[in-house]
Amino acid sequence: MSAPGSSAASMFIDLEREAWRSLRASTPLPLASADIEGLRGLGEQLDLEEVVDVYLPLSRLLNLQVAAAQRLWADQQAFLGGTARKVPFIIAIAGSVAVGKSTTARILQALLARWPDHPRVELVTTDGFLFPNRILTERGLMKRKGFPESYDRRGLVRFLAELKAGRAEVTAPVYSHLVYDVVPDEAKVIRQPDILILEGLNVLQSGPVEGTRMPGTFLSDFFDFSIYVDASEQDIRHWYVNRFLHLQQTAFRDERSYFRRFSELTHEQAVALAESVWAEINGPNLAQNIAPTRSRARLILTKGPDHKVKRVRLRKQ
Ligand SMILES: Nc1ncnc2c1ncn2[C@@H]1O[C@H](COP(=O)(O)OP(=O)(O)O)[C@@H](O)[C@H]1O
Ligand SMILES: CC(C)(COP(=O)(O)O)[C@@H](O)C(=O)NCCC(=O)O
Repeated sequence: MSAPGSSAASMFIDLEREAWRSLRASTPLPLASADIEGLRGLGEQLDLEEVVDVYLPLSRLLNLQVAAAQRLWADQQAFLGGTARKVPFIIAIAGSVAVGKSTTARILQALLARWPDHPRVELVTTDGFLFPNRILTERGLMKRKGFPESYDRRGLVRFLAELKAGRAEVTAPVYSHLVYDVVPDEAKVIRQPDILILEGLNVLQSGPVEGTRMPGTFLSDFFDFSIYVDASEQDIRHWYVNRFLHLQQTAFRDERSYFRRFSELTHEQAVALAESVWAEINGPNLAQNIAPTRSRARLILTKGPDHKVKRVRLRKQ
């Protein structure tokens, strides 16, 4: 696959950080100090300058896209003489485990909701659509969590199709990182938000999802916009190991944690374990299944070792 920015360069507008950052000046929504305090709650390590310089212009670009899609939808309804319900604008966020998809999704959710039209923004992660551990065990897939075959892709297509059909209420299954399994009796209820952000490793995967009433359907058929969060594998691995070490000191100590047995490991043992999970599962999944989908995204955010975005590439069409 040719990397965007090289032979596929003509498909993308390529902006270095400084050029992207300068767009902030033409972003009409200033963040008040109260807003900034609100965002601080999103994560200890969140650099607020980064939010203002990088994610605020991005939220403006998305806000423009949503408004244009809503206008087009209304015009089309008028043309057809109907009054069909508004359907959610779907933004997909793809990228490796630990690259920062959830953080990006939460920042964008908070920023998008601050635009004057105050859209209702819902967040769904694809981990709820992983098969439960019972099925993964039966199929020998417990060490393949996150690989395409570990997901109920039909369920995911059904969920997106229902949303885009304008259903009043759609439910998504919920995954617990604590118990490392899908939670049997829990579901997230989605009631016609203006925007839905769908975040997951494999959202840009190609290949039709068979066995649905819509053979030949790709997940991406339902997306209005998509973002790939990119970084070097070395940096992502480092973030993964750091997050693992942090969890080992916190969530793993919870008696309900699937990983409770790891909470007593020494620092060196914990690093070695995280490195081996990376080498056996998340690294190969990134190389084989996730990175090859990058140039399918409408926008690529490339981060440096400090999580700061150093480059933004936007598809021309
Ligand atoms: N913009 C950011 N600034 C600082 N730290 C970040 C940022 N994005 C992610 N992180 C950190 O990197 C790690 C992985 O991020 P996360 O959003 O959980 O990734 P993913 O959802 O892709 O698995 C977490 O420890 C998170 O706190
Ligand atoms: C749950 C995940 C597959 C991510 O799912 P996503 O929401 O991206 O679909 C991943 O975070 C995971 O748990 N991978 C298994 C290997 C590991 O424990 O890191």
